Amino acid sequence: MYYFIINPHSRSGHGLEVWQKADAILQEKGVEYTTYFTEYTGHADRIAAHIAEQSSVGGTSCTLSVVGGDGTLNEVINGLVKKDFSHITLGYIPTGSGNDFARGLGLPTEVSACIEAILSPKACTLTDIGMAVSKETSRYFLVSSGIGYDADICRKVMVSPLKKAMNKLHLGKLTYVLIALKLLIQYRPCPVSMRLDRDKVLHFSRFFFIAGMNTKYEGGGVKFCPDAQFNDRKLDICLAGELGKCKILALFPTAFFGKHTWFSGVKTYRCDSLEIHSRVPLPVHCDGESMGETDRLLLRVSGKQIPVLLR
Ligand SMILES: Nc1ncnc2c1ncn2[C@@H]1O[C@H](COP(=O)(O)OP(=O)(O)OP(=O)(O)O)[C@@H](O)[C@H]1O
Repeated sequence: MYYFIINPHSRSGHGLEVWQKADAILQEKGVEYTTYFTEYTGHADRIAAHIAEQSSVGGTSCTLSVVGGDGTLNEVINGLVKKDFSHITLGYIPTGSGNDFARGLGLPTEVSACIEAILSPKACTLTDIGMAVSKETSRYFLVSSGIGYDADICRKVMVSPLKKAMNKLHLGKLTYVLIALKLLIQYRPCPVSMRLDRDKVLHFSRFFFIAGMNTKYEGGGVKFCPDAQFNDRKLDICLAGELGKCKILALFPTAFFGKHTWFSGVKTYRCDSLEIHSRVPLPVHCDGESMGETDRLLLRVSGKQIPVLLR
């Protein structure tokens, strides 16, 4: 059985356009499927939990495909983990402005290739599911979760009218860059301490951000962790601290190629868990979706994985 969860509003309406193409291909092929359209933030979470529960009756496996951006995918994974999802395989048609999950796994982006991967997959890969736990809440992620400057960028991009305008011009990724530059001027680095794998303790007096990554990319193609593997049951960490703003500006373009790690002040680690304590509450994101602010965050591998269809 094929299920589709569609966020028609992803990339400012691009999701609906892409779905209409996908729908036409599926009908032409005579495929039977059930569709659910998201109507509000958090709806994909509820729909995914409902599908997991409903489709588990009878014990047959099914394919749940997401038509949306990384944010929609994040909601879907958070819905699935609330139920037994062992019978579910994930298909994906990326229609967001960042699409870092598809980039990280090397998934197709062209709609007919995505449908091909869903209907006649040549391979399937298990993908790790990470977990972010703050004092107030917890959330799972597929791409990344982070605290500090990068989370502030996500938070501001989400509510920016610039995103809609840029998406219309097919320049959605530029929104992240422009907001990153604006925020850099205002950002006040602060002291944090962190504990890696309950063992190694590190202190930074001028901290910008930490990104805990399942895949190599976040922020629409920024290669924060060039060596991250999405199925190694580990979390790759990129940390920027003890850096001046001019240096951040200089290394920013190099991060698209994963060369920022050559700069002193940028550190990468691989771990099972990372606890972060900040002197002041800092913004947190999960797959680009804002998780509010916290002064204590735990990023860890959850031990859960989900199979994803490949072309
Ligand atoms: N019907 C809807 N109307 C408005 N917002 C919605 C609707 N359905 C889902 N959403 C919200 O849209 C947000 C953005 O979705 P998503 O991340 O998939 O696309 P995007 O922001 O265009 O892409 P990206 O995250 O790659 O930049 C999510 O926070 C989701 O909760």
